[in-house]
Amino acid sequence: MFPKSSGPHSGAKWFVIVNPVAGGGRGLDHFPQISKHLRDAHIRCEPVFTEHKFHATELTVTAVREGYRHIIVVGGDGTLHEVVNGLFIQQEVRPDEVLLAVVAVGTGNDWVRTFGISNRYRHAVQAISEGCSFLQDVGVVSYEEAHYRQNRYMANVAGAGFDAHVVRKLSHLKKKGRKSRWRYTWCLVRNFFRYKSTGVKVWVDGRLVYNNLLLSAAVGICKFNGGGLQQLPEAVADDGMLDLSLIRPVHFWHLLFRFHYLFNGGIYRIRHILQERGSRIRIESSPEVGVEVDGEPLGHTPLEFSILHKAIRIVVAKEFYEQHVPAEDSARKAG
Ligand SMILES: Nc1ncnc2c1ncn2[C@@H]1O[C@H](COP(=O)(O)OP(=O)(O)OP(=O)(O)O)[C@@H](O)[C@H]1O
Repeated sequence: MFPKSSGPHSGAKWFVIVNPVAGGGRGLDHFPQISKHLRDAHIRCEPVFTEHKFHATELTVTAVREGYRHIIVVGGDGTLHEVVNGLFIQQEVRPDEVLLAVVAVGTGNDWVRTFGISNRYRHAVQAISEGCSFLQDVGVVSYEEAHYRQNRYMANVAGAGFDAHVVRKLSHLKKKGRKSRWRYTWCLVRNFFRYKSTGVKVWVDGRLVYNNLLLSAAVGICKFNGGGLQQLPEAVADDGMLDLSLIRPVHFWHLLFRFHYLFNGGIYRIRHILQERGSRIRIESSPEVGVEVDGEPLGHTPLEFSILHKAIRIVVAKEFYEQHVPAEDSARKAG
């Protein structure tokens, strides 16, 4: 069985996948600092820099084949997404036999928020040292691209409709190297007036729950996307369920005066936003709408979501661990 505590004392060597372009170049610029924190914490590492898109997936497959069972992602949500997909592509071991940790250097860094992992490198490295691990669910998304059905694994949140439209626009800006803290918000507002809601049908566990015009949908394992928006505030990462928020067409001014609810967990206080939960979700749209998964723009509808319960093992903050892992497991860890 995988040890609950896998800190540096276990002597494991960590394969470190660094995305140099994450966070607009922070991956490269800040790696010396991160590397120093890892050295100071006596964490043995083998760092490798990604050279192109999907390289993190290839590196993960190779690392596991070479015997690594501990991987640190130095990147954003997109890099983590690629590594998680690599874990499901490799055939050496079950994905949950590899311990995954993240030092967040991305732009949004939404996945780490759910698990209390700090954006401060020293604290993120400390979490790795403390070795508190947690089994999280993973979503499987089936979507259409170039007339083919494709599958992806997701660790965080997927969005369809307006959400995916914004992510697509944002990724164009990222490619042009335009980075700013408020870029997502600005992109969101500007495109809000341009985007047209579409006719959408949504089924949850075979039950038709929505059949009307829809602005956006978010499906997730975790709570945050879009750089701190809590689109799924009640999502529980290991309950075997997908949370779903459906955003009906809403007037800009109505949303503007309730904008804080998007960040503080009160999203369902906005009456245009509906909540559902289930283990299988199907979304159809006419005309078709795009989908983003973990912040990566992919294909389009129709979409099918399913869930793999407790499918990957991740390093979480000690505070999160103490709140979410049952006492008997904590006792075993301490022992
Ligand atoms: N060497 C590389 N050159 C160009 N792109 C790369 C390279 N390595 C990885 N990528 C791509 O960089 C993209 C962005 O990575 P990532 O999402 O981790 O950072 P981010 O967008 O800044 O963070 P976040 O998703 O948290 O906002 C990913 O789509 C990944 O495929």
